[in-house]
Amino acid sequence: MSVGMTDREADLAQVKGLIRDIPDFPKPGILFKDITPLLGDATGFRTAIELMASAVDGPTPEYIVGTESRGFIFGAALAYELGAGFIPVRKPGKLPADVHSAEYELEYGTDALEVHRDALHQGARTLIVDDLLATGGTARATADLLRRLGAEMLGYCFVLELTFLNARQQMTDAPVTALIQY
Ligand SMILES: O=P(O)(O)OC[C@H]1O[C@H](OP(=O)(O)OP(=O)(O)O)[C@H](O)[C@@H]1O
Ligand SMILES: Nc1ncnc2[nH]cnc12
Repeated sequence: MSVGMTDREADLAQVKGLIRDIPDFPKPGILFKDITPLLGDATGFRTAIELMASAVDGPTPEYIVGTESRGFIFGAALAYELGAGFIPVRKPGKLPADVHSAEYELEYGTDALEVHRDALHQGARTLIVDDLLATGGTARATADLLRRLGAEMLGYCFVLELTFLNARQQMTDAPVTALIQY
């Protein structure tokens, strides 16, 4: 640990050090934040989940809601850590029972996300989890689905946030937490 660093700062530095930049992926001009080194590091991955768990204050979520596919990885581990259930929000055509769908903006055109209509009970306490907050389109579509299910939204929790895209300004419905900001 560097001199003067708290345990929490050292943990955050460890997680940050396991996220690598891949320039021009998936297309020119995008700096891709690759979390696979973090996932592959047993200590680093555990640290990331513990940091996310310690960022959850107030009422305990009954459900963690994770978006396909990287949101499944962090969301399911956090649900296990917190003793919560896990609800998958999936790309179209993947969920077998009746669904609600929400469209969201991509850089070119639109995509959609789906959740089972019977995924939770009215007023269930939910926390949306994903690896990364970029434009916020994915998170806003997920929140839209939760509203249609009648869930209570406790907040959003991300490993990292690309602050220059200003997604937070459009996410005023619940608190936004990100471990690391770029
Ligand atoms: O804030 P946004 O601009 O919506 O971007 C963030 C989303 O983009 C990535 O998922 P992606 O759609 O690439 O799918 P993947 O998890 O399957 O790689 C990431 O895991 C978030 O879900
Ligand atoms: N720059 C980026 N790196 C990794 N995942 C992303 N999803 C959206 N933008 C991303």
